[in-house]
Amino acid sequence: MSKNDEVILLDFWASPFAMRVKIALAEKGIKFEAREEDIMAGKSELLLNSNPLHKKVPVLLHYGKPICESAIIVSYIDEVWPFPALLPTCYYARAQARFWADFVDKKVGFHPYYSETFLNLLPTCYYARTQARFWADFVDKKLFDGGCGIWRNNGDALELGKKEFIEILQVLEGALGGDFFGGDNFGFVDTIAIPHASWFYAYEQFGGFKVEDACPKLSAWIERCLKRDSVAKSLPDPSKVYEFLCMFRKMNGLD
Ligand SMILES: N[C@@H](CCC(=O)N[C@@H](CS)C(=O)NCC(=O)O)C(=O)O
Repeated sequence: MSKNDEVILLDFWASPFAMRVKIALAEKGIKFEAREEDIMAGKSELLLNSNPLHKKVPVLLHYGKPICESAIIVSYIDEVWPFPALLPTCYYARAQARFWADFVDKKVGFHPYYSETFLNLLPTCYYARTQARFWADFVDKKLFDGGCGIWRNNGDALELGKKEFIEILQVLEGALGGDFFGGDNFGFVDTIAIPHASWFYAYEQFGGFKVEDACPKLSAWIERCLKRDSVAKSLPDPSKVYEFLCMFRKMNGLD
């Protein structure tokens, strides 16, 4: 890899958003340099210049250009390094359909009806892609903030936060398409959602509940994801996240 196409990730070890990028790069087998940022006490000039609007990690630098926002970065990675695909694609099925359309044209003779039919019926996964993006967006909008409702609260507010968080998890569980969100294969929604699971242990400790009891299917999905190399090496030890959040709670006078 030349200096030019170096892949650099501005990272923070406990950030579930940065974990998404690490998983996506690992799924594609792309080597990268992770640069740890001190997001609380001193962000680097590189981070501030690369993400001047939000000033947040993750930022991916590729060809020296910054890409911000984790879901956008994961989509970028999926486009630049298409194999294995994270978003559903039907390129093989489309190639097969074109082969048989060509066969009809050559053997049966050109017939507008056939050609038109094949063109219109070419399998596309555009719908499946929208569904994957819909659920990734749901995770983005609900899961992190839902967790904050637990670890940033005490008393009644914490109880309410726990109830709302479990409801979010149950909705998500209902969207599981099979072993993974995309069906049989680990894909885009899995990449976006699984990093948040590294914070679940902390939520369980603060909230006094078990994700497994409330959402056994989701819990089994977490276990399946953790068996993947890309996930196992990108997620931190949940007890470290717990300690980190305990420190945060103390700093904010919650404990
Ligand atoms: N929507 C952003 C969220 C990124 C984010 O919240 N990053 C946090 C770390 S988990 C951060 O950099 N916080 C620093 C700050 O808020 O100043 C994404 O998906 O990339």
